[in-house]
Amino acid sequence: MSKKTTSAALFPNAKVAAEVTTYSASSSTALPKHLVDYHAWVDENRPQDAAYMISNLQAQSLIFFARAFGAKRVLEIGSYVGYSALVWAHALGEDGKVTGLEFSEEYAKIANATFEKHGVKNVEIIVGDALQTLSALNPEEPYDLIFIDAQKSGYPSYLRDILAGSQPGSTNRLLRPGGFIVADNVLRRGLVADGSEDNPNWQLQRHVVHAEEDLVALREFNKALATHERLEALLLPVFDGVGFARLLD
Ligand SMILES: C[S@@+](CC[C@H](N)C(=O)[O-])C[C@H]1O[C@@H](n2cnc3c(N)ncnc32)[C@H](O)[C@@H]1O
Repeated sequence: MSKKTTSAALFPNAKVAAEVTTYSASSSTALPKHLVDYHAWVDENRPQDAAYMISNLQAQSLIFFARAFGAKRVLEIGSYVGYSALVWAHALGEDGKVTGLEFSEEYAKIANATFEKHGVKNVEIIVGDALQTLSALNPEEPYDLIFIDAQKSGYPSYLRDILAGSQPGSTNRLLRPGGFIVADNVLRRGLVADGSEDNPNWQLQRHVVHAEEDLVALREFNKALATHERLEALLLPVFDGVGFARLLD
């Protein structure tokens, strides 16, 4: 007799998970060639940190979401070498605007060279510590969507800055009323929900510097997203966990 369960039946093991992911990507609107090529180039040429990037399927889902929502202005916290910024630029079109906040001058340089190579003129990367640069932003128009993908320990602070910088009635607010916050890696290999040693991913994370601090910060962030009176939230257990929130005022 089959038993109904609330857990996903799609990923019984790593092989099926990979097949399901490949099948889902090929059953979704294809990415343009320059995005697929750039992802592959970073994978090949920067194996030490290529895993920082969102996957191509995640890019497909963000493009679909941004277009369904009619986003024209995106702020990204954590740009690395510009793959996801290039994705947002494609989703928004030439009349859209992407701002990226990135700590590393080296990464920003690679990102800017890539935008130039592809004739993308509507992305600006601001170099510096987003714990400072975010609250110093003074946009002429508010953003429709803010994508958080920098250091995990900073997520609670980024959320506080976004909410403080988007007060109802204020000028130069960061996020518009009804705008979205999208936060990547909020489940951190499932360890945010189950941080016990019998979670097989615990072994993978235990040598990572700041791993425990990151889990504590992500739990704080997820709780704030779900319970804040100015937000409506949804945490989706896809990719590495993606948190969505809509600013109500
Ligand atoms: C996961 S990667 C971003 C990947 C990118 N969103 C993509 O998918 O192509 C995180 C990035 O955040 C940057 N970062 C970390 N801490 C930061 C901070 N305090 N301020 C700004 N950027 C930061 C790192 O240098 C790194 O490039």
